[in-house]
Amino acid sequence: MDPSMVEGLSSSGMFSGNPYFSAGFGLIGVGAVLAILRQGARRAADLTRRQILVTLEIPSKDKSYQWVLRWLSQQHQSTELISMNQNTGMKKFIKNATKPRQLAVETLFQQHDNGNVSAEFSFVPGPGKYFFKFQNCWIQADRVRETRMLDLTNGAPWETITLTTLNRDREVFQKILEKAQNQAMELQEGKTVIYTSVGPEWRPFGPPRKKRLLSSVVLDQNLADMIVSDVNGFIHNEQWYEQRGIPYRRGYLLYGPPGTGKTSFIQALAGELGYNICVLNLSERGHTDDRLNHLLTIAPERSIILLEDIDAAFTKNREKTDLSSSSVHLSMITFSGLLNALDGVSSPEERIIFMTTNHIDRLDPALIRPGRVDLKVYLGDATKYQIQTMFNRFYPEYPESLALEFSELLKDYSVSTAQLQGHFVLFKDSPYSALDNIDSLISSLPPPTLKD
Ligand SMILES: Nc1ncnc2c1ncn2[C@@H]1O[C@H](COP(=O)(O)OP(=O)(O)OP(=O)(O)O)[C@@H](O)[C@H]1O
Repeated sequence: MDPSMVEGLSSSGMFSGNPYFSAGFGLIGVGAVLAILRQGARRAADLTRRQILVTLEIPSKDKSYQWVLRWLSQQHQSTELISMNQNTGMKKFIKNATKPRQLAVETLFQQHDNGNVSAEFSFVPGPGKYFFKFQNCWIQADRVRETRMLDLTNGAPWETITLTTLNRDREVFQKILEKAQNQAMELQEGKTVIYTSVGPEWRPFGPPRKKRLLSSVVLDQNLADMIVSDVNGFIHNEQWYEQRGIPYRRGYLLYGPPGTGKTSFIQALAGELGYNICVLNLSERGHTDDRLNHLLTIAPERSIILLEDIDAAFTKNREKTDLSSSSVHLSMITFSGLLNALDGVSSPEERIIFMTTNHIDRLDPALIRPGRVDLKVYLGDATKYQIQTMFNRFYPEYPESLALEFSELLKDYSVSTAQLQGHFVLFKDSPYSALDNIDSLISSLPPPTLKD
């Protein structure tokens, strides 16, 4: 089929403006007759269109919207393209076009393990009409942005992509959706998606991240294994919870000084389990009890919910903490709202919640009582075992005696694993330099304390 047919039939252009209809009705009121005729013509065109064409509308609220958008951006680059001038309605046939004519940029921020944030730009088709050929069918894609209609949930303009093709080719829609979904899934394969809440929904924060290996986070002896086996025990025992009428949820608290690997471990655990992470910032502007409950209920399947620095939101006296950050005051979550949401009254799914804090002593006991927090794990400053293990991981080719020597020199100091990592990165080429320059590390540490 000539692709222009899709466009021609999809509007009433084939009838309107035809001189035949506008002549010879002067006596009975040309305007009235014309109106009737136009209406009839429009109906006929509509009917024809409905019989011949089939459309699929994908609203921006639907999960598949982003998948299809990305998939479409690739179609333009490899297929024949017809572009239509929005003002004149003129269609232009461009063979083997290599670039879409109307582009929109999508910027994704990515936070790296070292805390740096980088931006990644990708181009997707901008608003407008495009044609592309898929499995021998011509399809019109029409991306429309409603400037006057906002998605009240997140303030973004309401958008739709409408795909139109011949009725007989309607199965291609299913195939397009599958292709777009598969492509999105492939991007996530072997990766961890970090979601953050945007209004009442979860949105991926940056592109999926490479899974972090569990072995790259060095906790004290057997600690990582203990947590992993606890989580696995939970995941594989749904029936046990069901039979006893216990909500299928498990809460974990990782607490301890900064830079001891709390966040890194949760990321590595998610990678190990093949789970994603939903990061919830309780202090975020606009959060309410209802929204919190809703977010926990609709969290994507196979995801860990992470409440970081939980002490920053509520303290022992159940008041919101008086941080200078103005956003704290804009969150309207109450302490009882938080407890209710954590209890997961309305959650139909398994729920794994991790909380982290540097100050367990500041937390209200009600927040971390069993049932809400089932396993509390202290991640402290580096032990001798951790210092040696990290040293050997950074310098695997060298004798272990160096690691022993290094840990001996630090035995009276409190050093975090993050500080150790910083030192090893500085002297990444030579363990001897790391040893020779240990004073620079020691000078940044608090004065020595007596250790066992
Ligand atoms: N135990 C560890 N093993 C390996 N790397 C670690 C460990 N602890 C910290 N790091 C490294 O230090 C950096 C900071 O770690 P991370 O953010 O996980 O610490 P944290 O305990 O969550 O800190 P905070 O309490 O300040 O949030 C990361 O780059 C991480 O790779």
